[in-house]
Amino acid sequence: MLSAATVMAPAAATQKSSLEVLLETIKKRDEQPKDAPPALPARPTCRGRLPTTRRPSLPAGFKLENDMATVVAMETVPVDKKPDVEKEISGLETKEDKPVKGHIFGTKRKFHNSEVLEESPYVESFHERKGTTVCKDPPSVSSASAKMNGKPACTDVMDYVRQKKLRVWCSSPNAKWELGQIKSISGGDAEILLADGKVLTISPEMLLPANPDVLDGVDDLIQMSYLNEPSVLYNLQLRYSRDLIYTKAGPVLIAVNPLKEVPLYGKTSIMQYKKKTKDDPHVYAVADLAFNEMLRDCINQSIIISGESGAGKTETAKIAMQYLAALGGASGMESEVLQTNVILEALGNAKTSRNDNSSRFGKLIEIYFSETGKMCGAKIQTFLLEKSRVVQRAQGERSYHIFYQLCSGAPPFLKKKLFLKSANDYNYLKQSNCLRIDGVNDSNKFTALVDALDTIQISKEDQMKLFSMLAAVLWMGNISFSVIDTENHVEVVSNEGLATAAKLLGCTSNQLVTAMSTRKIRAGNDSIIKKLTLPQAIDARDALAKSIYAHLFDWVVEQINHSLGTGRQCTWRSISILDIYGFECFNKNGFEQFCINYANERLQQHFNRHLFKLQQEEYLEDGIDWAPVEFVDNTDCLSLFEKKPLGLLSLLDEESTFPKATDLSFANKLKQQLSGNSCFKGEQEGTFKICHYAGEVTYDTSGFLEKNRDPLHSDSIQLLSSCKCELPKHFASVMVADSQNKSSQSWHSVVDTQKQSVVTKFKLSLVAAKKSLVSDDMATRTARSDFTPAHAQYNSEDTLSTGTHTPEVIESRHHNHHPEAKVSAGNSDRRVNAVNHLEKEFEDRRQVFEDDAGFLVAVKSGQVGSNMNPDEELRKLKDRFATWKKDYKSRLKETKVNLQKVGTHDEKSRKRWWGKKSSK
Ligand SMILES: Nc1ncnc2c1ncn2[C@@H]1O[C@H](COP(=O)(O)OP(=O)(O)OP(=O)(O)O)[C@@H](O)[C@H]1O
Repeated sequence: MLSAATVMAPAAATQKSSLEVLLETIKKRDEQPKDAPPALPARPTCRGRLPTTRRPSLPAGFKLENDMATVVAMETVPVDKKPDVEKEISGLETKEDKPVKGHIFGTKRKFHNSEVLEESPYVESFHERKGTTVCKDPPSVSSASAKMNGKPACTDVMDYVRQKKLRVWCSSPNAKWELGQIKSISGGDAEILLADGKVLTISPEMLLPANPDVLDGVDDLIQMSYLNEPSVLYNLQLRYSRDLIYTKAGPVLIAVNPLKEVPLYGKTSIMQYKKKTKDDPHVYAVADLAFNEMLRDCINQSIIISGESGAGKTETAKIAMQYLAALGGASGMESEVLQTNVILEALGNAKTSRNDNSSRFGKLIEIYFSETGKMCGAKIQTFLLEKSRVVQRAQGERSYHIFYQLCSGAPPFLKKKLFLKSANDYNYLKQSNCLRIDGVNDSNKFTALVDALDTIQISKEDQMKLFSMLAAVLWMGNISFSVIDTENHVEVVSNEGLATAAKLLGCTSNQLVTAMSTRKIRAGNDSIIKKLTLPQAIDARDALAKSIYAHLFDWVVEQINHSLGTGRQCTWRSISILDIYGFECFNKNGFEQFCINYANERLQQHFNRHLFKLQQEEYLEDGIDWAPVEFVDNTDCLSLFEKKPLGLLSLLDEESTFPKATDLSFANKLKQQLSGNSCFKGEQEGTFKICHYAGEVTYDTSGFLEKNRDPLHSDSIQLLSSCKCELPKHFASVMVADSQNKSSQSWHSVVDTQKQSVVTKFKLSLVAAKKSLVSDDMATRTARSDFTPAHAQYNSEDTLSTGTHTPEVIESRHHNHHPEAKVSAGNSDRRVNAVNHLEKEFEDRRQVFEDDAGFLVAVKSGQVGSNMNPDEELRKLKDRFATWKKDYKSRLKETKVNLQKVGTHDEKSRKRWWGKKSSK
């Protein structure tokens, strides 16, 4: 399995602006001999299709340590420069109903000519291939992937490769890519000589062109002649085998998780990147670029890290922070900023089946710099902690690290004070049969945690409050119940767990017993006490424990922000690093995976927008001649989640408000309402499937409604508010403030159904994060980040396939074998697409405004904490929308003119060249 993380870098100072590129293109065109064909593109569009399996097949012999390497995607973007207009390119629709739709933009347009074909593989033949064979026994994995539009994927580039008998990649029957040399092709069979001397007979359509070996191991994928899946994977493998874990893909840095120490970091290396004596692909280089662009252009930057769980995102984020700390050091703040990682990891990371240190929350850290480039503070925003882990998780996984660290590392005086025992004595910890992580010393980690808390200047008193709450949660898990009647009603067993939890919370055992075994129901002016059944009592106990932990986590983040905010007066600009939990697909996927994968869809959309859509728009605006590149557009999937009123989130919220609704009725509702959606499949027994950008995931709806409602009964909130200890009281007041009905400001008003649902809160926090990443100041729109044309030439589809997420086959209608038809169809498609794109932009933009307005309304009603003035911001938002509309109209007009020009030029150029040829 290969998994990876990627990072997108801002345009380097040395990169050319698109305008410069345009000028160069025109100049080159003018310099051409008059009878030469129009300029050739640097590289042909790759038509290698992706295999249908979710995981990419690796080149034969691609072995990674522990059978797992991961790639992280990183992106750094000048924040202020980014327009927040959501732009959609209306791509070439697939004819069949495909779960993932391919949209296009990208490489410079190619011209087609049989003579040139003889000379260069970089040109597609326009000859319809006669007698194309269909693979007789196509390997199951790749057969679908090797076909497009029902036709074999044999390309014109492949014609050239076959003629010249060049190196090729074959999709072998064992679903691996094998490198070989064409021996012969006759009829429907190609004979390929493999590296081990064996000869493989295969259908020609199962072949993809391989790069010449001179390109082996290039440090930027855009240098490759053929950007197809095996070539990219082979290149990454080769570099990986040399411990070169970083590779560029234009503005994106791909990081393959080494899962071992690699000699790439440390002071010496930092100095080399700082002094620019080294420029190999590296996270340091990305951070360096962000830092220097921030200083040079006075613009905030962001580094976006994505990848599946275990890809190495968190490590990558830490490495970037270390570099930034080294650049902006000597202020004293850098060590504080770095130490936040230790605290957040202790509280928010846990061992999962995929990753021993998996982040179970999303994080956006904004690092502030002074005008002289000194680090002067930071602010952390977190998203949706997986709190269910505190009380339940899969076998072999652990709860949050901090519990185990506390149990094994607390000094005797603390142990005595908190009545602490070993981890094995707590039900919440021992239930999943995993108390230790190989190679990790929890006791030492506890010492490091206390050091970090000291560095961040969290007082010893506050540290004691933190540890007391953790111990209280652990002891709560030891509270047990005994059934007292035939109706399964319970009473709390008076045991050590009950007494100790009560002591640590600052309440009496009786108060705790009442909250856990009874429920007060109001009937008019009276209230009736109802005994809870065993499952209800367990739920009440666990809900309280989860709630305390989640609020404790938020409180710690608040303390960190308070401490890191002290230097904010000298703040000038910032660099934000986004690291959210990676895409997850397990055998059983529940509400947590649903939320995590939704967040990843949003991130993917951000990535697509900045890497592909905005770039295309820039070409259009500058009148640059471009030809389409496919990429997986996840707009449909995202709208499956967010559409109102019939999106997954709305339907979940709606069903959560019905007292009699069940998880099964929710599943049935989804089936009824969404069965027409190509990204959705209703399955049996309360399950449903979503076709994510990263692959299909089946979700089990068990627990969805309860987890979305996240009920904490008012009795439990009352209990917290009556505790003597400060933190439980504080948590109760936050819960009251969180509830929609703020008017009476008391726990009585906190009726569960009035609370904002978990998914709604989550969506709002993602919108807030997007607002931090993307400036919505339209005035800065024209100054957004610039890319070199080389970026446009890289085939995004293939780059995306380097991750573990292999989308379904995407039909590519623009591959037309007839040159005239192709060029003209291409042009008309481009025009139609561009105009469609702008037209659709209006809809997207409206959605953005709606999101932003929703966010501000939530701020106004107190549901989301923010120090902004919502009325003022709403007014500004309205003004901006009006300004944008005006700007939009003129861009629409301008684009049409530009497209017209491009079309006219193509036409003239082609006629001129063909005219010369025919007159000879
Ligand atoms: N550059 C690196 N050098 C050495 N080891 C690494 C590196 N990157 C990642 N690792 C190893 O891989 C493990 C998983 O990485 P990490 O926790 O960063 O993944 P992640 O993408 O953040 O996962 P999740 O989404 O589950 O939080 C790390 O604990 C570390 O052991």
